[in-house]
Parts: sequence; structure tokens; C-alpha cells
Amino acid sequence: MTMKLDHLRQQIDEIDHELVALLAKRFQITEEVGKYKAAHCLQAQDPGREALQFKKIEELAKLSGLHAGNAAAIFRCIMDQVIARHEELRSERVSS
Ligand SMILES: O=C(O)C(=O)C[C@]1(C(=O)O)C=C[C@@H](O)C=C1
Repeated sequence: MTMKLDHLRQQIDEIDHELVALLAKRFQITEEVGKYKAAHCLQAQDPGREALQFKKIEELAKLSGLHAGNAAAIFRCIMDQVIARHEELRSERVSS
């Protein structure tokens, strides 16, 4: 393995570390949102809120030189996981 590749991979590992920490924080907060939604019989998915978020994500991606389509695909994936968890919390509450 070249020193160059090692160095690049080390940078990737450091970024992954930060991303995992940020994702953990985000999922802790969405867990609270899910509990709130389940307690108040709100839908797991909120398309209006998502539309605003995706608009902002696209703008931020462009400012950071990130491909807007890549950013949107990643956030779609994260939000789909959140929605699945919210549906789980909702059904747990209904069945208990
Ligand atoms: O803000 C909410 O209502 C959430 O449930 C959080 C969240 C998100 O992950 O940002 C997830 C699903 C909704 O469709 C919109 C946003």
C-alpha cells in the first residue's frame, strides 16, 4: 500500500468517525421526535417538513461543492430509516 493511499484512507477514517458521531446525535433527537409523534398520533412522515429540508440541503450542498443529488440521496436514506423507526414506535404504542 502506498503512503499516499494510506494517508487518504486515514482521512476517510477520521471523517467517518465524525459522521458516525453526528448521526448518533441526529438519531437521538429523531428518537425523541418519534416518541412525541407516537404519543400525539402524528404521522411518521412529514412531506412538508421534508420539502423544506431538501431545499436547504440542496443549497448547502452547492455551497460546499457537494453534488446536490448525492446529498439528497444520502438524506433520503437517513430519513427513511427515521420514518421506519417512527412507525415502529407508533405500532409499539398502539399494541401496548
Ligand atoms: O421533523 C420530523 O417530523 C421528523 O420526523 C424528522 C425527519 C428527519 O429525519 O429530519 C424524519 C421524517 C419526516 O418526514 C421529516 C423529518
